[in-house]
Amino acid sequence: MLSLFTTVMLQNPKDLRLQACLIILFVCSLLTGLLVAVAEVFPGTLLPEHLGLSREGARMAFLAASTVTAVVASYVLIMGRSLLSLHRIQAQELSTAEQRFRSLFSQSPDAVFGFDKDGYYTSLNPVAQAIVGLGESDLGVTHYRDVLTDEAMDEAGFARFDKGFRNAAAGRTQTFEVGFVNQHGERRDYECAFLPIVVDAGVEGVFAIVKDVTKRLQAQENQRILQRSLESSDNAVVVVDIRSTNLPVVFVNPAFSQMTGYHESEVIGAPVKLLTGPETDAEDLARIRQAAKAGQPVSLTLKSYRRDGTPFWNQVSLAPVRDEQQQVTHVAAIMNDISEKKEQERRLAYQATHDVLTGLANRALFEDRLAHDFALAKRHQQQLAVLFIDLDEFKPINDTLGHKIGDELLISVAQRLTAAIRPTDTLARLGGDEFVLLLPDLGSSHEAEEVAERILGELSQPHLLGGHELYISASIGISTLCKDLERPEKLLQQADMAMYKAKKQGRDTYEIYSRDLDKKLARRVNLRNELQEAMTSGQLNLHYQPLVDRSGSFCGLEALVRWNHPRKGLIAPAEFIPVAEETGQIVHLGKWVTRQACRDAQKLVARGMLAGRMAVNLSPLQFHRPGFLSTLRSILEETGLPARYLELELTESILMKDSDGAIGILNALNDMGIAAAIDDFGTGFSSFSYLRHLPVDKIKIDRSFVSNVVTNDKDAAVCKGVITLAREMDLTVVAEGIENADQFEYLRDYGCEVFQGYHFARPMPIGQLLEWVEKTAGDRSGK
Ligand SMILES: Nc1nc2c(ncn2[C@@H]2O[C@H](COP(=O)(O)O[C@H]3[C@@H](O)[C@H](n4cnc5c(=O)[nH]c(N)nc54)O[C@@H]3COP(=O)(O)O)[C@@H](O)[C@H]2O)c(=O)[nH]1
Repeated sequence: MLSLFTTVMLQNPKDLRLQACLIILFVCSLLTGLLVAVAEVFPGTLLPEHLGLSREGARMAFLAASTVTAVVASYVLIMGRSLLSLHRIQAQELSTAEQRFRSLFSQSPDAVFGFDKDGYYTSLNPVAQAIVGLGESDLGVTHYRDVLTDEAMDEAGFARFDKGFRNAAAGRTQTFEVGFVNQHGERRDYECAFLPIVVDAGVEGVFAIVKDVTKRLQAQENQRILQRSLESSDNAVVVVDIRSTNLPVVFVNPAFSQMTGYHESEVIGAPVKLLTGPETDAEDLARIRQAAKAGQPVSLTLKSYRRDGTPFWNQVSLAPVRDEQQQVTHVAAIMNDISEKKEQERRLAYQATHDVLTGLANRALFEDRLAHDFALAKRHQQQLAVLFIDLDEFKPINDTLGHKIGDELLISVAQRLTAAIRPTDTLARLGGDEFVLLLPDLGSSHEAEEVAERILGELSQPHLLGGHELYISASIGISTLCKDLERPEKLLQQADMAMYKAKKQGRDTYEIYSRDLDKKLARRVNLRNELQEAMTSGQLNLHYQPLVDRSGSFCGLEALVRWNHPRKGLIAPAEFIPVAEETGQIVHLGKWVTRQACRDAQKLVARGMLAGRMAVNLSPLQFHRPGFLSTLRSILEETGLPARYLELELTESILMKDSDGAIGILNALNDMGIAAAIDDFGTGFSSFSYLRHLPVDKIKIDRSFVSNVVTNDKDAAVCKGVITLAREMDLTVVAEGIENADQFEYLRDYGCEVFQGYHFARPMPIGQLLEWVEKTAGDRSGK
């Protein structure tokens, strides 16, 4: 019992009530024990009478006292034992709590600093030690001021720390963020919570829980930068959550609102499909869905819709956004309204495929459609036709009434042609007054003829333009698909050939392509290649035809080119000159003729044998070519022929084209001393009025009038008229194609001054010419 008392007393030194209780009990039990002992050892000494009790009462009292003592002793014993075990439990709990607290302190991922009220470190957990580099030895001796030096923390940071500490020490919890350069020299950001350490209602120190928030702040900073960038971006950005089936929008930037008209509050949470509409390509949407599913980026242009329902071309780049488990959770889309660019592209594409004046397809588009319809017709064994439509006499209208009326006429023609065809047909303008029509899926080739007739009928109706009532016609060439035709462009060539035939047949008609035409074309193509070789291998030479005056004396020469083909023999210029003109070879050929003619003329001059001038024929392409005059100058210089011996023969068509430009060139020729003559006069659209503006010296009456002058009154009238006109205008008039004496005398009687024709001499090589000149000069002088 004593030992129990001692243990309880020692283990609860501070529990005064327990101790007092125990002492009273101890004393009571001692007294009881003493009484029992006295009564036993000295029987009779302690008599009940002494206590005023009867013997039975005393026995009862004794028994009661003994019982009470025993009960109390048992109780005390039990209580003591309980208290002892309670004490053990409490001690155990205290130890556990302290360990828990220790764990919290030492295992905390955040730094925990303990300070006394003055700011000296009292405890540091491992994280705290790692930050400031302090240890056990610093506790109680190192102040936070020693650690938070100017190098480690800026002034504002320190002020926040210091204030926070003082407030916490005054019992107020504080939180703030501060930057600090740790013991490794790294500047980190920390979030500090200062908590007063309150013991028995008094603050005895401060705990600081310090969390490294560098990464979080960095992430916040990045987020802020990103947010700002997105806000200030010109590109619309929209982010969609793809985890929800209705694909809600979770973010849009201001550019998105500007582009689509949707306010942020209207779209956040709304399904992204609100940007689509009836013309949004379903395939594009499927591509987007597929890419999002596969976590692939995708870029495409799709038709999207603004809030007001207007569509726009949206060039959109979509990128998947993944979470930390690499699962695609969102899709970020950068949108660009490229409607303007698309419109520009459309305009350019339109311009590249259409004729600006009439709005019809151009050659490129026609060829494209031709290739397409050709392949279809071949596959399905359908009939197909191409119509080549060339307006008759369009050029004179353009030249005389001006380009504005000419353009209006072309537009009117385009409208009439469009009205005469089916929507599935393709009508194109190739340029100038040339139109082509593609008729796919025909029942028979006769249908193409019906269309041609309808077109001729439509075009023949008067066109009322700018106060003029214009009547025009067209020549149409038709080609149709045949089995062995392999290339679609062949159809166009064939229709072109047939059109030429229609022209030759008197215009205002149509002609169907036949193989016979093809042969002619092949011959032309051949001729063209051979002519190229002829020019370089000396197959060309010049013949000269003399001109005579009224007395029959030699008074000039005309140079005429001849082609002596090694296999085909002599090829007439009427055959190859048009080919050379078509291909542009005439420029090279004309230069050669002029140079050779000047060279031979100079030989004649040197021998005193050239009477009058050497005339050289010019083609329109040569005359209007830049550098024409300088080429002439260099030929004269090279050959040494004085300019006064050279004459150029031009046709009326040369002078009609760009008459102002032609007059300028003629004046320049005049200044150089070179004469000009109008060849084939009367065959073109001779307007006598233009003649007075032309600085020409000579006109040559065309052979077609001369040949019948004796027998045909009308031809005679033309010849007379031209001779009179020439005389009035002080021009020399030449009658060409004189084949007999009657013609010569007839025209001489009308007053013609110069003559040319087989009657006097045929064109001949230079050697023969020299003989001819000598001979005629001898004949005249009577030798
Ligand atoms: N641009 C160039 N054109 C040229 C050149 N050389 C000739 N030509 C032109 O070719 C056409 C045909 O010429 P050609 O076959 O030489 O015929 C000329 C004469 O031979 C022919 N002529 C002359 N007199 C008579 C005759 O009495 N009867 C008859 N049936 N024919 C005759 O006339 C042609 C000359 O005509 P022209 O030039 O109009 O004076 C012809 O258009 C040539 O111009 C060349 O180098 N460049």
